[in-house]
Amino acid sequence: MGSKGTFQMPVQELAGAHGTANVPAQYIARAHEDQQLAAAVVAPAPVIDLVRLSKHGDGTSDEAAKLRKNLGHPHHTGSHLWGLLMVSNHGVDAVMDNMMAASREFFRQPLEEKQRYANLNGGERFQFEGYGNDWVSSLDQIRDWTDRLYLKVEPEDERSIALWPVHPETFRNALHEYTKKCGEVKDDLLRAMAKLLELDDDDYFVEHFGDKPLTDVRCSYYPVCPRPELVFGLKPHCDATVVTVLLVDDRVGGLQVLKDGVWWDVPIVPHTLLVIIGDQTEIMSNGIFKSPVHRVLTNTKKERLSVAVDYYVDPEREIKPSAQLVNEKRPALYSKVKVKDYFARSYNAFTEGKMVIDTVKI
Ligand SMILES: O=C(O)CCC(=O)C(=O)O
Ligand SMILES: [Fe+2]
Repeated sequence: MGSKGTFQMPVQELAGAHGTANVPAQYIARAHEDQQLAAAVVAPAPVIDLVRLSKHGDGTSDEAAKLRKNLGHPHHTGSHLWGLLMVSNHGVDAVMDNMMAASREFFRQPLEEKQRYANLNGGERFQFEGYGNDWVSSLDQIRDWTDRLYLKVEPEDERSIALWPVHPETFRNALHEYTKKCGEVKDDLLRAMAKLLELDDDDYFVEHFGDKPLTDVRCSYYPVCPRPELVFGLKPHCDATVVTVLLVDDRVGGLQVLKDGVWWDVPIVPHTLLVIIGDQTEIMSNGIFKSPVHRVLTNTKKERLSVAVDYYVDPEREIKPSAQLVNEKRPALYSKVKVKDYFARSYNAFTEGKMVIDTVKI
């Protein structure tokens, strides 16, 4: 991005330094925002066995039925669906543990070590990749109680390898192996989703990524926070991805999803991967699959980590609703958009707390 930024104290340092009842005003979510903290209920989202889904994903198996229930299908659409999946039997077990452990260790290091990978080039030019916080574009931007290590993973020849931590020593390899495995999970799921939509080609989504799809990873660290009732770990948003594959801390929750006007706690099911449907799938499926609004809460007792792998269509390509899902009864609900342009809008929308998908709705 290369925009001018200003150095912000990592939240991890703020949390350590304050250790009191106070948080800086920039982190306090607007007072009118109804955070509905007390009443959250655990989302009863079923776990899907990926091997069974891939083998018997013809629409008749139990796993396909669960997928339908979570995501919807051409004859059953609407906002009352989860838009996320918990996936087991994904074959990623060993590498997911390594990835989480390497990420945990990275954030445990002293600030000077982490700042070798800072996202403020020369101390002030902001770039997306690297360690740090979001770009602050306006004084009234509400900040999130999180620090992040953000890296491009694909195209492989565009990796900024100098920003891939050398400590812990396991980090680079863990990230490479983990994302390779996650890519297979993503493709298997997208094939099952194409089947569910009754598209002619099971590879519809997989092929849509194009020659140079973009994959990035965000390792997020959420320190303990003295005022969880006022401060978000991550404010409500939708992911601008095709799908996001999320590895959440199995020691502490915090992720919530909005459904039917209610915030639900996403349960922790150890060794599952959480897959969140992103805006690009919502657009390509002509709104049959929905990209859910989700957020992360903070807590006073335990730090939390997550590792998100974001899958995007090649930024030079355009996306639009699949012609097979557009008909008289269901006209196109989204206009065609170049992925690159969608990104630009998406970052602005996120910092303003708006939903970027609204900008392409017809
Ligand atoms: O930390 C989490 O559990 C969710 C993170 C998330 O929603 C994101 O990074 O887009
Ligand atoms: Fe997200």
